[in-house]
Amino acid sequence: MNLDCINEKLSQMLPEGRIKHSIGVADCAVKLSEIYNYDKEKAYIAGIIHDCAKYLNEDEVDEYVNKYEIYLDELERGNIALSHSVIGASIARHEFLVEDKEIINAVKYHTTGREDMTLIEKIIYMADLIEEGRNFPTVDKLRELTYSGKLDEALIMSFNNTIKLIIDRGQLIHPRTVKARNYLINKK
Ligand SMILES: Nc1ncnc2c1ncn2[C@@H]1O[C@H](COP(=O)(O)OP(=O)(O)O)[C@@H](O)[C@H]1O
Repeated sequence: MNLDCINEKLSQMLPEGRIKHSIGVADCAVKLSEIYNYDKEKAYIAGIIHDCAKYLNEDEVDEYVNKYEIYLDELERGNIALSHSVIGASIARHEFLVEDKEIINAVKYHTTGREDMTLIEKIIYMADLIEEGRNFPTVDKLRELTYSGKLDEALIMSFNNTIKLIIDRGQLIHPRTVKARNYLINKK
């Protein structure tokens, strides 16, 4: 699917603010691809589609899960904050006709991260957090680390932030984020 078709389809799935965020992530992913030597087109596609499933309602989630035989684990079931990444990866494959496994997995793991992430998974994870429209207390530090070649440091700090936030909210932590964090700390 070419970019015009992707944008047309996305405009039917996402509100304007989320489209703006998606363009921000895609643009940031391209900049990071220059720094870290990744394919800019692939990074842009992954960035623009990463949140495509963010605004599905419960019925639509069920429809996609059945249609594409998507496996959602216990924490993802009934939690769109987590499931939209996994469902989005299937939509990328089947509806945006993305065949590239790296792009599909970058969408799939953009919320939780995972152990031993690929470069594009790291780029999309960080671009989602630091794109120009984002504004939260530690965003400038994360931008500094990410744009200065310290991608893994930025990821560890982001995983720490997320884990702390989920603990403060008294919610369940998806184990993929813990594994992603432990993996990078062990690798240091
Ligand atoms: N490891 C995790 N365990 C549980 N929930 C998580 C985890 N990681 C992220 N989340 C949830 O996902 C949300 C962030 O999802 P994200 O796709 O980045 O949303 P947005 O783009 O709207 O900020 C967090 O606010 C949190 O609710």
